[in-house]
Amino acid sequence: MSKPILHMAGITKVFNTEEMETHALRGVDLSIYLGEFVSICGPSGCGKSTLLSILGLLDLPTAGSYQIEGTEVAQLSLSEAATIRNEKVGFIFQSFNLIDELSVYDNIALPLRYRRQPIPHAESDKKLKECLEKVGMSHRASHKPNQLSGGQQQRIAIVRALVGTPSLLLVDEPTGNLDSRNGDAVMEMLRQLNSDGTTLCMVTHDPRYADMASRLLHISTPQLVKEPHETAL
Ligand SMILES: Nc1ncnc2c1ncn2[C@@H]1O[C@H](COP(=O)(O)OP(=O)(O)OP(=O)(O)O)[C@@H](O)[C@H]1O
Repeated sequence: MSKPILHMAGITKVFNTEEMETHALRGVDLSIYLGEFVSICGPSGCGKSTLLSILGLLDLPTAGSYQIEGTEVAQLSLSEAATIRNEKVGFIFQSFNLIDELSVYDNIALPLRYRRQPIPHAESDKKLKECLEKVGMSHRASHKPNQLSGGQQQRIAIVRALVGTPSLLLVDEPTGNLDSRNGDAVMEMLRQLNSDGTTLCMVTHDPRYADMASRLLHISTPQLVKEPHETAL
């Protein structure tokens, strides 16, 4: 297998409220390799979303080491984490998370607007139009998200996640708000992206979709304990 694009060791996450302390993750060790398609499953409350948030630098761990492409990121400030997140990670959520006030075109342009190195307008415009073309949505560029079907919104969310050519695509229940036909189409799109080289990590409750991955990780409350298909964590 190729080199790991991310590596976690002893990742722990504790949520503290006035009433209680919740150990969402205890000592997770995990490596994800370039070009892999990893799916994460497990019972409700076992820490899947917490793990995905830490993988995507939306949240920081309480303890442990986390490296993305060799850079330690577990102790970054929030603004440093945001910069790396914007350049290295793409997200696809169950609820699409598109901005209703912006057109489809402006939604997918967002990740390119916050780059440390600005991309010339002509170059980004060409890329955005090519991406819309690829998912058959060129004719909807000036529509608002709420003028699209659920399946179309998820296709736009996938484009938005990919325009910045992230090292890692994190996907949280991508078919949760779709009927089975649209769900299958979205999963086929993700499978194709992975075949084309995109590294994917997906949380899903659907065993059919989990089985499309090259590696299945099972979280058993409250930490990763077994990996039925391949190497142990
Ligand atoms: N912000 C928070 N504050 C306090 N506790 C939290 C917070 N976020 C998550 N938790 C707790 O951490 C644990 C793991 O939650 P998480 O959302 O990661 O589970 P999950 O496996 O994604 O669940 P589901 O499949 O139901 O979405 C749960 O016990 C949850 O109550």
